Amino acid sequence: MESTLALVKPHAFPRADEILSAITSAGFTITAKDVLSLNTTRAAAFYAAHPPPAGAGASSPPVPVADLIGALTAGPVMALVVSKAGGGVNDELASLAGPEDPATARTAAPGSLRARFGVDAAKNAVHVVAPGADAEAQVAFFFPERERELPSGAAAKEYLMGSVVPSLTKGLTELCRVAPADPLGWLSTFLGDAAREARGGDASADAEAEAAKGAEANGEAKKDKQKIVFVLGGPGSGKGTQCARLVEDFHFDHFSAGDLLRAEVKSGSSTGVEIDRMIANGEIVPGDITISLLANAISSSTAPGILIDGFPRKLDQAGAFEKDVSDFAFVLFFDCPEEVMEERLLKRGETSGRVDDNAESIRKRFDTFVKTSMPVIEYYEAKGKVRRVDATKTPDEVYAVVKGFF
Ligand SMILES: Nc1ncnc2c1ncn2[C@@H]1O[C@H](COP(=O)(O)OP(=O)(O)OP(=O)(O)O)[C@@H](O)[C@H]1O
Ligand SMILES: Nc1ccn([C@@H]2O[C@H](COP(=O)(O)O)[C@@H](O)[C@H]2O)c(=O)n1
Repeated sequence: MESTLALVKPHAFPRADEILSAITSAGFTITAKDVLSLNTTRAAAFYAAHPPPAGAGASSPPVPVADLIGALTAGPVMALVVSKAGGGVNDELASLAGPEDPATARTAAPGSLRARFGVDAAKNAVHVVAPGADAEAQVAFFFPERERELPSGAAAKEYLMGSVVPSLTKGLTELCRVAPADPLGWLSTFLGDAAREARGGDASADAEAEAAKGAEANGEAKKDKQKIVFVLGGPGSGKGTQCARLVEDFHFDHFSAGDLLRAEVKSGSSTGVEIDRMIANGEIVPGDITISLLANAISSSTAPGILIDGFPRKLDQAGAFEKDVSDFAFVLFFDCPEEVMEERLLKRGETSGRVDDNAESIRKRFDTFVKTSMPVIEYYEAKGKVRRVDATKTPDEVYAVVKGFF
């Protein structure tokens, strides 16, 4: 089915029913409809992107664009996506609309829409897409969210079947099994990983070039030889406490994303004020800021392992870190119910001086954790990369399990 755009102009709007009926009687289907009013800026933007045709088929002399804009902004407009099986929908609809100037239409095509409902060359009842113009772009101007049909040609099918469908099917199957809260974010990370894996097998030169590019951009090298572990868990689940023990026993480096962000606030940098506000609200700071702080911190590490605490808090951060900074070994996840974490954080708040260790911020942090950070854990769990620990026990009991993973 091919589609194009039609606009019932304001002066003809009261007769929109008759116009729709003429369109459908001619064998077209209306597949989307919207009533809107356009201001001058938007109408001007439309005509700037899609200039009215000059020359063949256009009225003579051409209608000034200012008049077209005036006609389109005079009242409600009905925007239609008009579809028909087979090709040529544009030309067929243009023919049903008739010549641009209703005066000409009344003699040359008396049954046409412009002959029947038009007033003059600007108030000519309907805008239709001129033959040869970009119908899809004009449809997208008024219906940006509209789902498009996949191209159906053999070459398109072969291309999709070979390059996309196998990974997409695998991703969609896994997506249904995991049912994460943020399905599109989850799927985008899954497909990013699949693309990297597909490149990895026989394209080591590409991978190296990509790594070098990321390293160059970040000013540091990918950490290929060090074991990198993401340490995740709700606020107050005990990530920092357990990391301190691992540092002592295994001489790892420990970088807490939260600590790096708090240091940025303290440094008085221009972004510090906004970061402080986001932390107090339990919001996630944009990934590029956190990743660049982390990349900078780990670039000088020579420890046998690196613990990255409180990161990635969002699926896109995970993908970006893996792409630009480093692979990682696994996620160490501290599983802890909110009541336990709340009690610990309120206690810590008595002395921590943190802007977010108070009841209101804690509630917001929990909310962000459930909605935004749990999908990261679900994502990596589905890939078998999560080591889960019951974090409700005493620090010693928790550590006994934790150290078994190293
Ligand atoms: N297993 C535990 N049992 C009881 N209290 C604990 C335990 N682990 C940590 N704590 C205490 O709970 C508080 C939070 O711990 P910690 O700072 O390690 O958590 P976190 O996950 O790093 O928190 P955040 O994400 O807010 O930085 C601290 O006061 C800590 O002493
Ligand atoms: N990847 C991250 C990590 C932290 N934040 C912000 O910092 C706050 C405190 O983090 P903790 O790990 O120390 O609890 C957190 O609530 C976020 O506001 C972040 O944005 N991104």
